[in-house]
Amino acid sequence: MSVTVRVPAKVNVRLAVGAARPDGFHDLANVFLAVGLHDEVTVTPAESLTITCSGPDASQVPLDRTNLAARAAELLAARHGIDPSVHIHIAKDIPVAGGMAGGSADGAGALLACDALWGLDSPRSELLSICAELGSDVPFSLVGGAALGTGRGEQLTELEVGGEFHWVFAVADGGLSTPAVYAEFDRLNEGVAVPAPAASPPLLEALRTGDATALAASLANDLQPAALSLRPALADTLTAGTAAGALAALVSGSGPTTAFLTKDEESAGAVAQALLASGTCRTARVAVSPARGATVLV
Ligand SMILES: C[C@](O)(CO)[C@H](O)COP(=O)(O)OP(=O)(O)OC[C@H]1O[C@@H](n2ccc(N)nc2=O)[C@H](O)[C@@H]1O
Ligand SMILES: Nc1ncnc2c1ncn2[C@@H]1O[C@H](COP(=O)(O)OP(=O)(O)OP(=O)(O)O)[C@@H](O)[C@H]1O
Repeated sequence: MSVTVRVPAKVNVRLAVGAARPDGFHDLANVFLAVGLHDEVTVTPAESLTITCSGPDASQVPLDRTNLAARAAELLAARHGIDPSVHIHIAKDIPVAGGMAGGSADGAGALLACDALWGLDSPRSELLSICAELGSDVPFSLVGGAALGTGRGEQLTELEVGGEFHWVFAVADGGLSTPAVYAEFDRLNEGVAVPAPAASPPLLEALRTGDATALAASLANDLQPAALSLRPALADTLTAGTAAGALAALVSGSGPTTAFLTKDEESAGAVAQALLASGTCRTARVAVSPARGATVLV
C-alpha cells in the first residue's frame, strides 16, 4: 500500500521583512500564493527510511536525512512513538533552491502522506505545528490557496482569492541560499531603522477581487535588492519579461526564480517564449494560481 500527496509551489506576492530578531529569524508580513507547479510525494512501507527523487532537478535534491521529507516522517513518527521506516519517492517538478518552497512542499507532502499511511488522522493543528518545526514556509505548503504569514512566516491567516492569476516563472541557473539572502538583506540595511513589516490593504483587495492589474501594482519583495545584489544578472531577466508584456515582475521569495504576472493565459505563453528567447534564464514555466494545498491523491 502507498499514499501519494500532491503539493504546490508558492510565490510571495508581498514579502515585507522586518529587522533581524535575536533568534536570527526576521519578522515577516508574508503574503503567500500557491501556484500550479507541483511535486508529488509517495510513501510506501519499507525496511528503513529511504528517499528517491525523479525529475529534471533530481540530482540537486539531498537523499539523506537532511531532506525535509525525511525529517517530516521522523518528526511525525517520534510524536507517536512509531517506527518511521518508509520509502519516500519525490516526483519533483518544482525548481530546486529557487525561492518557490520546493523543499518545504516535500516536507508538508511527506507529513500528510505518512499521516494517512500510518492511519494517524492527526488534527490539522498538530500537522501545522510539525510543519512550523520543519521550516517557516512549510505550514503554507500544507494549507495552499493564499495566506498571510506573520511571525517568521509560519503563523497563517488564510486569505480570500477572487479569481485566477496567470504567471510565468523564469528559472535561473543554480540556486540561492535562503540564509545568504537574508544575511545580504541585513548587510544592505545596516544602520537603517527597518520598519515593522505589514501587508498593504490594496494588495489584499486585489487578491480578494481577482484583479491582476491591481495585484501587479502592489507586488513587492523586500528581499529583491538582496537577491539582485548576490545575482545582478537577474535584473536582465526582469527587464526581458516586462519588455515582453508582463504586467509586473519580481524575484520569487529568496530567488533566483523570477515571477511575471500576466493578464491572461495567452500573454503568459508569449512572455514565456520571449524569456526563453532572451537567453536570460534556464527555462520558463507557466502556472496558474491559486492552487490547492497538500492533497492526498486517491
Ligand atoms: C524567503 C521565504 O521563502 C519567503 O517565503 C522564507 O522566508 C524562507 O522560509 P524557509 O526556507 O522555510 O526558511 P527556514 O528554513 O525557516 O529558515 C532558513 C533560514 O532563513 C532565514 N530566515 C527564514 C525565515 C525568516 N522569517 N527569517 C529568516 O531570517 C534564517 O537565516 C533561517 O536560518
Ligand atoms: N525535498 C527537498 N527538495 C529540495 N531541496 C531540499 C529538500 N530537502 C532539503 N532540501 C535542501 O534545501 C535547499 C533549498 O531547496 P528548496 O528547493 O526548498 O529552496 P527554495 O525553493 O529556495 O526554498 P524557500 O522558497 O522555502 O526558501 C536545497 O538546496 C537542498 O539542499
